[in-house]
Amino acid sequence: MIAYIEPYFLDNDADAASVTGQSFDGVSESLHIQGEILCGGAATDIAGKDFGGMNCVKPLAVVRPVGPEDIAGAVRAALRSDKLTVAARGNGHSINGQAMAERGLVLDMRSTAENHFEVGYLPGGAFVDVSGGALWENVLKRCVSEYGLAPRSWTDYLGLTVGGTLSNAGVGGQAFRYGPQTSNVTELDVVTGNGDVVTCSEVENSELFFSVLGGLGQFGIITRARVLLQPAPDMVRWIRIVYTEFDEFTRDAEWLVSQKDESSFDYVEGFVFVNGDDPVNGWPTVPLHPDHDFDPTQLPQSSGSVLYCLELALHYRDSDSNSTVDKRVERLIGRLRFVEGLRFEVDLPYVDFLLRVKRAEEIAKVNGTWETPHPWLNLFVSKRDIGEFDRTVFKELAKNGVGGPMLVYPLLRSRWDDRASVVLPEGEIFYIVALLRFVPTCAKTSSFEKMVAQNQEIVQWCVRKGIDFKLYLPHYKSREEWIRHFGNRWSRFVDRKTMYDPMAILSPGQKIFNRAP
Ligand SMILES: Cc1cc2nc3c(=O)[nH]c(=O)nc-3n(C[C@H](O)[C@H](O)[C@H](O)COP(=O)(O)OP(=O)(O)OC[C@H]3O[C@@H](n4cnc5c(N)ncnc54)[C@H](O)[C@@H]3O)c2cc1C
Repeated sequence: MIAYIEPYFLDNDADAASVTGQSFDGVSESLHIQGEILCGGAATDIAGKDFGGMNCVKPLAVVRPVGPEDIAGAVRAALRSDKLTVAARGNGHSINGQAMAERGLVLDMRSTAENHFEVGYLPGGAFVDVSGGALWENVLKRCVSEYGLAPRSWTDYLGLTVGGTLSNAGVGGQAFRYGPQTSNVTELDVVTGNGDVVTCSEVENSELFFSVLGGLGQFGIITRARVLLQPAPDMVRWIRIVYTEFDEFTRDAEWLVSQKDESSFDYVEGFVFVNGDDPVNGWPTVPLHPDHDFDPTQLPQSSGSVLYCLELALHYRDSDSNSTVDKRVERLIGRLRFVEGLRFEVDLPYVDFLLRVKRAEEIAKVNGTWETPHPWLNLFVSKRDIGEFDRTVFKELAKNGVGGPMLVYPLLRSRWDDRASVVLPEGEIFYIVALLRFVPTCAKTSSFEKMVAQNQEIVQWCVRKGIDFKLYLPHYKSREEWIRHFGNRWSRFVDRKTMYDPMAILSPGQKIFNRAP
């Protein structure tokens, strides 16, 4: 393939537009790759941009693999060349080009989405084997409709692939109880950077298993994941309660996530919003139903520029009576110190609750902001420093909003497996913070640049002040920054790279290692 595509593409680079859409079927056959290979404009259309919309690259080719053998074939072809890289691309929902490969091969993992779907039962409980390229949304729908079962830990938005979120962590409102998605898989099939196809788990090839989980695509390409399941509830009571004081918000949130399993809500998240009627970040964004109004006269005079909201959910069955559900909710909520009168709730089917962000996606697609850049910033901040973070970032830098949701909620370190590659702040409790910025379609370039600059300012402030933080979905350009990010885990990360991808072929878009010549 390299002998054929690389010289062709490089020689014709200036005329790349003229090969737009050309499919290299003959090449696939000569290389025994069964899947389709696309070059030129067709490859750039698929893999030249991501959801972040801030990076543009030209891949050499996009391969649509049929299965692990095609993936291993692409990796081995790259190994035979002296500069080629390979990026698995899930659904391309990264922000900073992490799934891109400038002049490299991009594997469009969505073509493998249907390769696995098998539910099984072990003494530890039910599981489903799914493809690395499957969308979580489809995993949810099939598990619930065909088996009445569901994975335990979710991201907020499900238009993401299994391999994409497992390469990071996969964090949502269930993670306080079950850990991130990486803590909810028991076995993987992986194609390493050596071109080997390996099955791994906690007991079989365990170093590879834990390397790949949260491994930023650096050690192998996940083709199959075994995901733990639980019985799916029928319904969810979805609740939002409002706070004016950050310390009361964090005290209640930490209390809720520290309760024993089954004695708390099934989902706990939180967000910050602007104390005003801004349609993007303010009061109107809090109620859960169009008939509910946010009544600002309920707020005390002392409330500041931003407010906080705990978002909670309780699972139940159709057979549970209303009064049983009410009692379970009141037992927990009665202990919380939110602003009286600022409580919103709706009941909805479990699947609709998990697909709630899809509605936001549809709206953003209609108003055009799904396509504009998304300079998002995601961090983990230690409990020790979250108060200072609130005072400087939420109350000052972001007090007028960030153009989209601002999430902040606590997680428990003990629910994460230290052997996985992801790095966390110190201490049992830490917070995930997400500034999910959307750029309006009519905005000037300067407003987008200001958002990027503000993200940098926040990260630099964290470093300067010695805030105990880690970027989630990290994005750094220099080796020094990566070394600082991994801290005392850097040498483990490097050792794993040496073992599983010594030529640094995989996921070049993370910009951690340079391709070895
Ligand atoms: C609207 C939206 C909402 C989000 N909500 C959440 C959330 O609630 N919680 C959360 O944790 N994250 C969330 N994310 C972030 C998301 O989890 C990551 O961006 C994730 O990487 C996206 O998955 P993807 O399939 O698009 O991966 P891509 O962006 O395609 O890839 C991400 C990285 O993983 C690698 N990769 C992809 N597939 C594989 C594979 N099969 N094997 C090995 N490596 C692979 C890529 O090379 C790349 O380095 C959200 C993102 C968006 C856009």
